[in-house]
Amino acid sequence: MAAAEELEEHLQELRSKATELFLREEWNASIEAYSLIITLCTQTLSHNSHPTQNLRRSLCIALCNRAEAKSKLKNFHCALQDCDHALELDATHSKTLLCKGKILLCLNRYSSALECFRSAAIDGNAENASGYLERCKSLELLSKTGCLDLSDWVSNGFKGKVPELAEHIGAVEIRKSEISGRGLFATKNIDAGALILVTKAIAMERSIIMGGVQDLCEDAQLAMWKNFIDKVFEVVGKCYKTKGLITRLSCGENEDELEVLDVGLFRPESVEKDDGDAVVGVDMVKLVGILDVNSLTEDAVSANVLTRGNDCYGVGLWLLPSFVNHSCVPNARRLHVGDYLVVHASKDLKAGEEVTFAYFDPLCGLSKRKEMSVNWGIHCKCKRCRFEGEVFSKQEIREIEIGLERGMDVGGVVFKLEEQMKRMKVRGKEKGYLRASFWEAYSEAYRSERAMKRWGRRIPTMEAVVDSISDVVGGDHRLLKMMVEELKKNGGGVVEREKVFKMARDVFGKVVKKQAMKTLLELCIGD
Ligand SMILES: C[S@@+](CC[C@H](N)C(=O)[O-])C[C@H]1O[C@@H](n2cnc3c(N)ncnc32)[C@H](O)[C@@H]1O
Repeated sequence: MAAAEELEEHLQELRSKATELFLREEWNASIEAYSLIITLCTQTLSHNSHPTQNLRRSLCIALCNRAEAKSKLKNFHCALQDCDHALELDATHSKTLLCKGKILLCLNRYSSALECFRSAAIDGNAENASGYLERCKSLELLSKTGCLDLSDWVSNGFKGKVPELAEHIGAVEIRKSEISGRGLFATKNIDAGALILVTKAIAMERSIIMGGVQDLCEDAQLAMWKNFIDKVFEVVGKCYKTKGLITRLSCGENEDELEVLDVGLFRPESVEKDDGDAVVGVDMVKLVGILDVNSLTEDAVSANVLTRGNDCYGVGLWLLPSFVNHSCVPNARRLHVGDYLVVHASKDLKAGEEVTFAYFDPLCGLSKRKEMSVNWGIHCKCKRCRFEGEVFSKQEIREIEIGLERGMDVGGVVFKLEEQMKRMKVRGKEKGYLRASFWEAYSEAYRSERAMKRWGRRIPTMEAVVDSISDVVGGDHRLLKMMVEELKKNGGGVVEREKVFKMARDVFGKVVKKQAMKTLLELCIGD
């Protein structure tokens, strides 16, 4: 048999084997099989002893198929290298163009994906490419504008698949922060409710729980944390860009020496140079330290989770949100939609202002907040903590706090505090700080008929208190809940309803239209 025929026969055998493994979804084995074809073709081509046309074609197809198998294992960067190699051999190979487009889409690199789908459509794969083209165009637009509309999904009670979101970076940059290390800053004025970031998790791990996170036993929590770390480690090993970005996150120490990164690095389209082996140089201890400081949980007080009610508890890592520092007068909140984190302004932000989250509950007093900040390893020095540091050292305020702890009538607590604030000439935002710190007493008083009968005329209205608290802590689901309850109980006019919608936008962000916001309120706020 002639050498060329022998080679073709051997290649045919290898192809059949590789195809069979691919169809059986044995990705690793199929990658090995395609690698044999690739090696054989490459070696033969280098000897130049056979007609090259067919061999180049076989090589191109094998590279394309290996890219698909690698992408099934989410090994996107290696898969892209195979696609590029295949396209060097045949720039119009429509199957490779389609495969590359799909990989780029998974990496949220919309404009590069669009180019591939456009070329694939021209080069004979119009039918397959057109669906992707449309999807990619709308995601690219979403990514540029950040105009999310989850109305249909919310109105259907979160039934069906979580809507596809696109990465979006609003008007923000990373700068040195007076709070600590680096922070995220608005580069333009941002209205309350406007989206700041929409970011996909680097990795997420979820557990189903019956009640709250407290029902998740320690072993289950540990197992979840371990799985999460493994997932992050796997991603880091596969993607040099992610590795580069994760290792530049804070591990909570010497933050002022950390490098200020260009926000552009976090755009999916930005590509960092491959250093050959992503996993080399990743210190597991450092990685765990970084995850400890930057991971976010879905059950946090300033996080809303859309989907499935509250039977899931998730932990995840999102890159840019990791630059948001804590403040007890936060101006941003987060919303979890599937693996995406949507960060929005919960107050109007001025250009140059730092974007901040409440890492822990801002509606409680200074000592409780101090306790919680220790768990986070931070010592908060925000203007509210500084003001309350002075005020809570005063005997009169301490007495009111002790009274509340000892079960004093909540209406009386509110009355005393309001009187004391008058005497101490506490006004404006500072009044909001103290009211936020005593929110427990205010909310109980407004909910108690007995307290309202006794104290109602001597304490400020619920509306006035909600306004002054939201002025300092921004939109908050408990303030919203109270407003909704009030509206249900006493009815209300256009002004009251508009106020509820405004607060709902501050709490959830501008992610749904008005009608769907009503459903969202019922699903997430109503009991
Ligand atoms: C998610 S990172 C925030 C970004 C971080 N500042 C950086 O430079 O990468 C969380 C860490 O920031 C610091 N931090 C955040 N808020 C703080 C605050 N209010 N006071 C002191 N440190 C804070 C703490 O070191 C915390 O562990």
